[in-house]
Amino acid sequence: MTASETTKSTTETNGTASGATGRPARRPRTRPATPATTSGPMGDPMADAMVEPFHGGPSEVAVDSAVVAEIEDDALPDDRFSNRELSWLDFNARVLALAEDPRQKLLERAKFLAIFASNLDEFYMVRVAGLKRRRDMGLSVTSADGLTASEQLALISARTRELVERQGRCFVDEVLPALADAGIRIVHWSEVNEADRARLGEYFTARIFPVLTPLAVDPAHPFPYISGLSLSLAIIVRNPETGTERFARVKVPPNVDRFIQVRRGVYDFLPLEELIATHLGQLFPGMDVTEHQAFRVTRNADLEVEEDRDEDLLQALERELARRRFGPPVRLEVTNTTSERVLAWLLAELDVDPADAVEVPGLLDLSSLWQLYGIDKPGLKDAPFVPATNPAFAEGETPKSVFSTLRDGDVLLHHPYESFATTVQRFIEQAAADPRVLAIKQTLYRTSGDSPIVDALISAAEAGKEVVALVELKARFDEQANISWAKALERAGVHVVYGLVGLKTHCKTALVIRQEGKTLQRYCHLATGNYNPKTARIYEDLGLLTADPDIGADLTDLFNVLTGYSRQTEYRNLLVAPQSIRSGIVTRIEREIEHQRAGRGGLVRLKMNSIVDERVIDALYRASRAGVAVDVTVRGICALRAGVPGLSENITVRSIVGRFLEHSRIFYFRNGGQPVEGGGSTEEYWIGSADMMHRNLDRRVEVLVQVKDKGATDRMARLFELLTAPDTRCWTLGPDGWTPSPVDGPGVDIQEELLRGRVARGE
Ligand SMILES: Nc1ncnc2c1ncn2[C@@H]1O[C@H](COP(=O)(O)OP(=O)(O)OP(=O)(O)O)[C@@H](O)[C@H]1O
Repeated sequence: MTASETTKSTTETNGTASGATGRPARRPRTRPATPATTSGPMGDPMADAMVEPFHGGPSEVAVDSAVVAEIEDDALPDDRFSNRELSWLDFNARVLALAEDPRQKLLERAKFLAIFASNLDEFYMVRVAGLKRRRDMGLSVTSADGLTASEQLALISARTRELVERQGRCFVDEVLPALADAGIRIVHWSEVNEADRARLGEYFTARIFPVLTPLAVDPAHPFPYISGLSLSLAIIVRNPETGTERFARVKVPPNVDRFIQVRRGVYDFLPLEELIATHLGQLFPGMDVTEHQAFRVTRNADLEVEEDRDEDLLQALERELARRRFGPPVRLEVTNTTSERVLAWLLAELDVDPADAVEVPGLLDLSSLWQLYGIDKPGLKDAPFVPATNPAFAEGETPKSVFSTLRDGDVLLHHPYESFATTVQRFIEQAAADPRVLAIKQTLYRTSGDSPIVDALISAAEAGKEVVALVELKARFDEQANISWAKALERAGVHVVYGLVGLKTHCKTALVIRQEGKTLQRYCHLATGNYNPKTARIYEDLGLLTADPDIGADLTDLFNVLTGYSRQTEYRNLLVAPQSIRSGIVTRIEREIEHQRAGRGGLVRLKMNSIVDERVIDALYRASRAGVAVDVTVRGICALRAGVPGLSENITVRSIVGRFLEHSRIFYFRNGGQPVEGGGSTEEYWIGSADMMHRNLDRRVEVLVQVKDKGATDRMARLFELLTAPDTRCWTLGPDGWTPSPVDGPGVDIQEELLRGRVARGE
């Protein structure tokens, strides 16, 4: 029976032929058995025959053309996308909810206020800046949900005001008083006693005063340049003899702690801007200071590097970074005690639209709360944890090398529950030290200069190995750091390559070539997270270590694309953007529709940071209409509308925000869920670096790898079980927006659960 015949007969037996609209009738959602238990045929009467496993290159998935034509005919409503910017603000609202949650430890609440603040800064510097540029250039392109740039900016402004107000209230009314109860106080000058005032005064004179520059603003002194995200004081001074008033500005030094400890041994802190404000008399002797207010400007910080084949990317980027300092302002933050007069002056001088001025209750720039998070009060923070070593790498009596472990089978890693240091880092370090290793090739998107991975690559190059580092200089906001350690790698003899013109190299892959007897064996690591030991302790990510020859050959080909002129687009076991990830995902979703219609229970499960791509979302809508069960777990932006009758009622969308930043990207397709000869199943599990966004699918080199090892897929199945379990605490997206799990209801914290499981297993 062909696929189209199967479809026809299923339709007939269900008695749900297409209606007058020509659309296939909707089928009730029938959940197939869960992937974790896929050891035999599903309980589906149509599915008991053993189906052929999928053969062929991963970007070529056989999907019946009649089914595809029918799917594409299935017109979808115009209002099917949510606005991506507002959806991002919803994500940040979920982060804010963690700060507002009294069940969180107190300094964790302060930390979430800091994360909320820096997330919002980034959003303004990039997304809002981009929309403003489009509006100002008169570009008429609308968003997928049909809004102009101006309309979106108005909605963003309204929602941001509401969130910033909530953030300020949470800080002022809840976190600050609770901190005070716990012995950590942010104090005003009026609360500081005489002895402490004298000491702080000396500190000011010795450490702060010399670096301050009072800048007058009058016709002879134009308004000074205010750098993005810096804190400043706007000041009005009066000449007591003439009564003339003048404006001035003093920058709060960014390289001094924001909170000054009032006295050693006591956690009383005075904000730096208040210490400066109290001593303004020293900066303007003979003048009366009549008003002072803190303010902060955010500037467009989106880099536009014009890449040209003949130009050195490193130089182009350095030039652009210098230019970024002068990007146009996109937001002005002032405290809610700022007078009309000072506000009007700032708006005029900075050329900021009044709609872009945000009044903040309490302190500006709560990202500084990271400083308080550093206070040694363990009782106010989450319990520290020691990441477990994956059992495959546990030190036995005779410790095995990573290479011999991988010859025994693949290892799936789950960070931060499992240690990065004892697995991935050890893999690269052992490769660097092993005389039989001939070459190491690795992509580096974000890492830190002091990273042991960078050190290992340097020592491998010094030991005469062929070492290639594919460095993505343009990893946003890390550009400056990337330039300096890329230069350090180059100096050590590493071949540093900056990737393909016009595409960011975002994939996270490493390839080690080792001489073993007469053959060259390849060992690979492919991951969802960066080679950054610091973030590996707080970002949730998956990684696959494997000696699979197909994957080794694929990575060899991929590095030839990245470093040379190879134009290969087909791989054995990888999907690679910009060529084949979108089509690979869409055809697999369409294949689930075929399975569903053939009575083999379609099921798609996706986990990622963001889903925006219209073609992927439309494929999911069509799958939902066909009755395929779709489970999406998305941390950030979700332009897909969930649970909309007639469109997405078979799609559930959940979001988890918490202690660890959910960062893994996992794609599961049930694909009939049948066992295949020789073990395993037709089910497909993929992991990789790509979110379902245009930037990932069209403008970056991204890699998804199919994970085939039974132990690894079982583990991912268990992860999906947890992610989709009814009692897992999460946010759920409905037609009217996001709803959290009930605060006082029972529920499982998935991160706690994984932490307990992993740590327990490592003990
Ligand atoms: N627990 C958390 N909850 C929410 N946000 C967090 C948390 N921890 C860190 N963050 C924020 O998440 C941001 C990083 O997220 P993002 O997805 O942009 O990571 P990334 O490293 O750029 O990922 P990739 O490069 O793979 O796309 C950080 O800037 C930080 O402010």
